[in-house]
Amino acid sequence: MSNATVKPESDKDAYLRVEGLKAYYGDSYIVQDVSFSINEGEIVALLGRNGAGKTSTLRAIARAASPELRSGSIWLNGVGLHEMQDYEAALAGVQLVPEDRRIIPGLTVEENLDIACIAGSSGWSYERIYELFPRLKERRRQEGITLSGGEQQMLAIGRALARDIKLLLLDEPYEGLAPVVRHDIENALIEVKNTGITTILVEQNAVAALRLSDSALILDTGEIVYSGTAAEVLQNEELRHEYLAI
Ligand SMILES: Nc1ncnc2c1ncn2[C@@H]1O[C@H](COP(=O)(O)OP(=O)(O)OP(=O)(O)O)[C@@H](O)[C@H]1O
Repeated sequence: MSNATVKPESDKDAYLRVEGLKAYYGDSYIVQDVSFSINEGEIVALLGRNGAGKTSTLRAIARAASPELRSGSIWLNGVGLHEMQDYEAALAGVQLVPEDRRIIPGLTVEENLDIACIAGSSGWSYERIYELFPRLKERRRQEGITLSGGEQQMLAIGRALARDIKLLLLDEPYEGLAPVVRHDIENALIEVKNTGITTILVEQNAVAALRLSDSALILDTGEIVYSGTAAEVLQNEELRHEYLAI
């Protein structure tokens, strides 16, 4: 975790290179000329106050229809995501785990995983996902929406891993979780990182996110105001106070 990992936008060798992203909800200019680049296999914390534009930035990278990306480019290992739609970005390896987790009602844990594989995508086997999250294995015949919040988060991450994934976009995975459950998720994310998958982690619990991350980006009113190592943010009281209220 010691290398400086958020690179200047000009770094053509970066694994993910985001350049000049401008995204709108109608006339509202929300993602304001966002540029950054990150290395393969890193966890990057994307932080900022409520309403700073973190979710919108993740959604723009995942190529959600809203907010509308009006300019900028997104390169994942040399593949341009900016001209794709969400399903094409998913096929290219981008998986967004949204804040509300989107567990499908009426389906068991395993059927929720089946849904991820409908497109024939060859990601992690169920066995491997269950090794990462043994609690999902115990509950694989249980309806997904009856799981606890932490278990639902595990299922949402497991479902992303069941696809052929290169870039994991996590929106507030620790929300509402007790520390002990959060630790289970953190340990799983370290294992995921060790397989070479790149992760962008949006989290209100900035300290927890920074402890897990190699590097950090801070957004303020839709603009990147800081990029550097996670350790630097943890040590910089002024920065934490001004932008993260911690
Ligand atoms: N669908 C939408 N239509 C219009 N404005 C939106 C929409 N979604 C978000 N916004 C606005 O865009 C801005 C950024 O929101 P976003 O959810 O990206 O911020 P955030 O940093 O993720 O916030 P939080 O930490 O509260 O989740 C906010 O001002 C928000 O009100």
